[in-house]
This record gives sequence, C-alpha cells and structure tokens, in this order.
Amino acid sequence: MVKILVATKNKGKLKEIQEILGDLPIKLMPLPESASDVEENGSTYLENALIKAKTYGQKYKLITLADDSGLEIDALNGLPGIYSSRYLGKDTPFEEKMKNILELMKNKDNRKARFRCISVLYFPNEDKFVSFEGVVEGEILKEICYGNSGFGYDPIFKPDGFDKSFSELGTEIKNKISHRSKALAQVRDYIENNLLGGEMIEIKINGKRLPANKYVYSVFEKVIYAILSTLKDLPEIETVEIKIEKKEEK
Ligand SMILES: O=P(O)(O)OP(=O)(O)OP(=O)(O)OC[C@H]1O[C@@H](n2cnc3c(O)ncnc32)[C@H](O)[C@@H]1O
Ligand SMILES: [Mg+2]
Repeated sequence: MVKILVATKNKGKLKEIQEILGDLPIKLMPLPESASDVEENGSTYLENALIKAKTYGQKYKLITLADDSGLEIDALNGLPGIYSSRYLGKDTPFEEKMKNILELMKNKDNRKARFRCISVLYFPNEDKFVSFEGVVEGEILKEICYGNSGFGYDPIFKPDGFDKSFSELGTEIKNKISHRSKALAQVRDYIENNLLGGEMIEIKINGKRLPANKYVYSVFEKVIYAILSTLKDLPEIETVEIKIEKKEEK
C-alpha cells in the first residue's frame, strides 16, 4: 500500500487531512512525536511547504504531504499571511492573536479576508514535487465565535455564503469548502491518477471479473498477457476479455 507521510506538527491540520483523504486506499502516516521542528523561513507559502515536505520526506524516506497556509486580511495589507503561525510569536495562544487582530480591525469597514493553502506532495527518491493551491474567501467577524471544532484562526473567520465562523460551522462543512479541502481535492486527483492508477483494467475470464488498477496492470502487464494467451488455448476457457475503463469524472 502507498504510504504518505503527513508532515505537520499541527494536530488540527493533521485531523483535517486524515478526514479529507482518509477514504483513499493509502496509508497516511503522522509525523513521529519526536520529529524535530523545522524553521519555516521561506518568503512564500510554497517555499515553506517545501521546506517541511523536503526535510521530513528526506529524513523518513517517504512520499510526503505538507501544507503551508495562512489568513490574509485585506484591511491589514494581507497580514498575517505567511506569518500566520509566527504572528505575535509562535507560542502565543490563538486567543491573544485573534484579540489583537480584532482590535486592529475595530474601525475597519472592509472585513474581506481569505484562507490560502498550498499543499505539496514531495517524492524523495526523485527529489521532485507537485503543488496545489486552495483558497476560501470570507470575512473577519467582529468577535471571537468559538464552536466545537476547528483550530487556529477559525473562530474569527466567516466563509462567504455562511453566517457562522468556521469553528461554529463544524468539521463537515469546513472540510467541504475550506482552502485545505480545495488544495487536497487536487492532491487526491493526483494520487488517484498517478500513484493508484486512475484507469481500472478489468479482466474477465468466463464472465468472471478480475479487477486490477493501472499500476498493478503496468507491473504485471506481460505476465497477465502471457497467462491470458495460455488460458485462451485451453478448451475449458470460452472467452477472455480485457477492458480498460476510464474512471468517471467526479
Ligand atoms: O507547519 P505545520 O507543522 O504544518 O503547522 P502550523 O500550524 O505551523 O501551520 P502553518 O505553518 O501552515 O501556519 C499556518 C498558520 O495559520 C493557521 N491556520 C492554517 N490553516 C488554518 C485553518 O484551516 N483554520 C484556522 N487557522 C489555520 C495555523 O494555525 C497556523 O498558525
Ligand atoms: Mg508551521
């Protein structure tokens, strides 16, 4: 089974990634508790996501998924943006960070904001990566609205089209519309098409189905054809069919 290391130290992020990609036939591996911190000193989300993905991917020698994300507030010229984690200090409680933001936003009419997420999938053997972006537009609320879920700045962010904070809306709704879920939808497509084999090959022998995906098929192609050509010549085998199906678009 394909193993993917989820390179985040943020438990809220990890939980969302597990919820969003959990149904894929892959094994998502969290970082060991002992994994050391990395300094996210890049100047873009992509650079920071790559620092995390490469550091842990090379260390643990696994395909690695990392994301760098942030809350961009128009009235604050895009801040905290890529500094979202470090804003007022990395270990400062989020309540304090949010109170500070609400104070700075006190007299601002323009409350437009967005969460942005850049997800990176890194392949240590080839030293290659793919990256995907997701954005959710919304507004900064006038007060902190805690709900039962979410993390970070969720209690002060209201996505467009809803009248509650991300924390109050709950995980199910957040995971359908969030920046992270939009980036991860593309990660999912990439995994399905490139690591799992997007096309299914179906082999029927005497009408009985023997399914295998394109990856299995590509590895065993020659063997399968050799077996099939042998089977074909056996008197008890009536038909041997090979059908390649395109997976339906979601
Ligand atoms: O780097 P890792 O270990 O993944 O965890 P982190 O919390 O440091 O994550 P980032 O470097 O991506 O920093 C993003 C900051 O923005 C916050 N953030 C990211 N996604 C969020 C979300 O979906 N809801 C609320 N806050 C979020 C998060 O709490 C961080 O403070
Ligand atoms: Mg971080």
